[in-house]
Amino acid sequence: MRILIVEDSDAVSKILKHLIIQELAYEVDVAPDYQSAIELLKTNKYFVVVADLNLPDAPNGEIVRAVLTEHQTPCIVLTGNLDSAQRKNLLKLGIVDYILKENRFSYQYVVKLIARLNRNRDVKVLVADDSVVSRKFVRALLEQHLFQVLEANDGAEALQVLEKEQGIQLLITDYNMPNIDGFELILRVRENFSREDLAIIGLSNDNNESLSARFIKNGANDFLQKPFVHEEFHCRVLNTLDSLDMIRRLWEKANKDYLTKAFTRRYFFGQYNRDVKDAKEPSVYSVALLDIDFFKKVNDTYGHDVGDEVLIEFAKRLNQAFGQHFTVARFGGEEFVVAFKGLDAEKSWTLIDKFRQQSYATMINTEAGPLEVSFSGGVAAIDACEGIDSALKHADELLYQAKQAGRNQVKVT
Ligand SMILES: Nc1nc2c(ncn2[C@@H]2O[C@H](COP(=O)(O)OP(=O)(O)OP(=O)(O)O)[C@@H](O)[C@H]2O)c(=O)[nH]1
Repeated sequence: MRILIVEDSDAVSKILKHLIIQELAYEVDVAPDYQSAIELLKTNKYFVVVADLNLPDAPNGEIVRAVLTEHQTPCIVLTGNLDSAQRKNLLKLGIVDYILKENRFSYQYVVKLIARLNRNRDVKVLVADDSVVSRKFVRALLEQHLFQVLEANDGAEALQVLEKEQGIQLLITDYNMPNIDGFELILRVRENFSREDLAIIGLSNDNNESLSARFIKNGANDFLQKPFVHEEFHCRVLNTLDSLDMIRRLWEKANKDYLTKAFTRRYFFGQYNRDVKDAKEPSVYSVALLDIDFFKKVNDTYGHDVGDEVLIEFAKRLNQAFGQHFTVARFGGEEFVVAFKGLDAEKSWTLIDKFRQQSYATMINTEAGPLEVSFSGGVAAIDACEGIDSALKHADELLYQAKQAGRNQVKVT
């Protein structure tokens, strides 16, 4: 990823270059004037250009027009000062944002913005509004920040898009829409998408002053009164997505094991209870308890770091084999569990034993060289009357039997 800084002040370009390299590890070119910037733009493809408005050979922001219209590259403007006409002009041209060179936080903001732009390229945003003009306006603002934008003409279409399109992170919805209005849409969306799945921003040009509170009480994260200015729109969207990222990070911390990224024991039991609650009728369910063989010897012989490498690779293999359809969790130490929702014990055993053979046949590459690693396991069905605890106890007994019988095998009843 390459960034171009167009800035005649040596001190400013040095600070920015240093921050971008240190925090983002991107490549950075610096041009001290318009002419050298144009030469660099002809030969390189830049992710973003950070440009000073006032350059020795182009004092009226000519660089911004060149970057945006001739090179179709996102442009962040850095400036000492900005009057209201200039501000309007720049926003009309479609810059990402303008930043006043006020203090060190200004430069940190530029770096944060560049990082956010990079992440935005993977973020899908759905805009639900029955007004084409308003929808296109919001789309244009979002595209300036490199989001992937989807549109829906009303609430019903928005629900269809959300069902069909995976991974939408933000819904921006108008209030007044035919059939399903903004409130109704949010209520329906929240039945299936929690706050860690999807953020919602409400929009309205209705003057009812209680609207923003009602939007938020219904499940929106934020609200914007139309007409809004570009800066407010971008700040609200960025803040909302930052909060979503934070909620997701907290969720990961609470539910994923820090070392192997497998689910935690706590998530495992929570997920099981959700599955049981959601099931329309008692369903087939089984669990496999797996334990790496002679793992203490790996630690004792090669050290704890190599032991960690083995755990990470083992969890990765389990996730690749079963993670998409079933729950894989680390129960502690070198013990893992797979919850086979919808499979009886025999079927689960077949899958796990095939995995055992394949995994044993493929050495685990570590710092100490390739290691042959086996595991033992026990598979038990969850009886609707006796529940998960009793199934895990049973699987543990079978695992013990597998260890006693020589390891590198899986037992089932
Ligand atoms: N590297 C590493 N080791 C861990 C971690 N958690 C637990 N252990 C080690 O895992 C080892 C488990 O050893 P044991 O319970 O004796 O089991 P084992 O050596 O695999 O023997 P069997 O299960 O009987 O085949 C201990 O040495 C723990 O210190 C971890 O996060 N990283």
